[in-house]
Amino acid sequence: MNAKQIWQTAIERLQAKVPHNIFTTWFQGTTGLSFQDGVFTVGVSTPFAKSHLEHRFADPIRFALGEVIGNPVEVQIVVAKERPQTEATTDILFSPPRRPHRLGKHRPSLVQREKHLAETGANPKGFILPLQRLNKDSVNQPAQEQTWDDEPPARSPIQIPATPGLKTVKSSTPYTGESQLNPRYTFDAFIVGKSNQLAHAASKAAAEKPGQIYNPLFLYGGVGLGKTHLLHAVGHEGESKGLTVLYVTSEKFTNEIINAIRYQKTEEFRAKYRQIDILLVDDIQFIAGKESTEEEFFHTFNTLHNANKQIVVTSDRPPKAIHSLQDRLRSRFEWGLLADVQPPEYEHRLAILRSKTELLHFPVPNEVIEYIARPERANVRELEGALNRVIAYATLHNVDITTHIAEAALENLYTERKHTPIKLTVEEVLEGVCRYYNVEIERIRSKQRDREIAWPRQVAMYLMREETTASLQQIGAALGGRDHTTIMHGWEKVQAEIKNNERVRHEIAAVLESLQHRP
Ligand SMILES: Nc1ncnc2c1ncn2[C@@H]1O[C@H](COP(=O)(O)OP(=O)(O)OP(=O)(O)O)[C@@H](O)[C@H]1O
Repeated sequence: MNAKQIWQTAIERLQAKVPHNIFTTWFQGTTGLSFQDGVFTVGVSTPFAKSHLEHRFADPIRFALGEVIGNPVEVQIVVAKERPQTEATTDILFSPPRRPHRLGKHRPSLVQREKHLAETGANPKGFILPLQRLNKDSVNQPAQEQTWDDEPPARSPIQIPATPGLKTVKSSTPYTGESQLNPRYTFDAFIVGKSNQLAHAASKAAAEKPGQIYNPLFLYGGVGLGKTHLLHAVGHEGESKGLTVLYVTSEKFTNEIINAIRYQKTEEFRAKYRQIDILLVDDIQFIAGKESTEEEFFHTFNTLHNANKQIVVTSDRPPKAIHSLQDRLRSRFEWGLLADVQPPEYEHRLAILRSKTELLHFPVPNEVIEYIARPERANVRELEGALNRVIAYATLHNVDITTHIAEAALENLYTERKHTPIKLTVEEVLEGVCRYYNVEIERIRSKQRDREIAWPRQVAMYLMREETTASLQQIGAALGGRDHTTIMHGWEKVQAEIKNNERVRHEIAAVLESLQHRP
């Protein structure tokens, strides 16, 4: 396990102990940089985050790392330049050891192994190798060095024949095939069950006959249920046919359009997006309410759709539930096929876990798989996390994997999730928000719409929805008689900002903290 993986395991433990918003704000985007001579170095992106983690979380961090490593550690937090995050680095802790789950008796200590790895670049015998590309063909093959972390190989620019109806734009930066697909997310590695049958079949059909059957294909459902996996699988199939595929998160799309507008490069932006055969957009709900992004996406959509190019998007909810989305976009999303993914039922969870252990080449006894597949684990990402944690625990303690060990490894997760966090009241949120932004309650409740009032009001809507048990109507009433769609809109706006803007993330965490430590 390298520093990054140790950190990932440690913060999973912290996640169970820290309120969700606080965790997302302060721990998302942090990285384990190194572990040497008993000192573990964590990288954060801003001096503010460094100071906050040092002051508020030093002990819990030290404790969690000590638990994972099995020895007391010193922790150092540094401001490090952010590296692009890829899922492959975060959602799998292990690559398979070449041998089954019991490691040799006289293994070097974790510190020695890290040191050896750092000095020689080689893995001492018995140590877990870094994540490799895992697919059926790589089973029993010598480990390859390349991971999805690596830069994709440069490709020659793609020559696109002129498409009727497409405005031909001369671009100084032609599209160079940056599809960014995760090699693990293939149809082969996707386990089909009742809960995702339709989404899987529709994705397969769209991949086999792009632009001809379900266009657009709109995949929606809760977190960690395989929407992104299916999106990438469509992309792989398209690429294997030699088609031009682009995968993009709506956040990236938004950033690109903002930069294009700022640097007057909208023509290049359009040229890039309109020369692809398969456009895959993840988390489309986040473009809602962003006027220029929606506008540009609308035109991109029309051009591609008119040219019979395939569009697949994912969202956490169906189009009609994305309230601030423009009607013309909503209706276009509904043109094609809407396919939902639901949480897998028990048998399906077992099958997914078995397939993951096979991919990891890590035999895990059936009763342990059954233990991990307990009902608390409704989403597949959590299932994977629990499996990784059990394997990590057994490996670090050099013991066989048994139900007893799995219980110990998952103990905190299962027990602490049962505690419901203390809820606030709408009045407490309102007072706290007003105190934080230094505005009067009556102004928040009024019809005033200038930003200095509108933003704190939306923050109040967001926190009331997240941190209280009040209904949308009750929140509306507390905020001067606003209706539930206004509250939903406010909530969505703040949520999107939190996701896209680090400054806002910190701001909301600070408001929340001030509420939790109110005078
Ligand atoms: N049916 C499945 N078979 C195999 N692996 C799956 C399946 N469903 C999900 N996974 C795995 O679960 C993890 C989470 O899936 P994914 O990222 O696609 O979820 P998502 O629905 O896009 O979640 P989010 O909305 O949070 O982005 C991935 O590692 C994915 O490979």
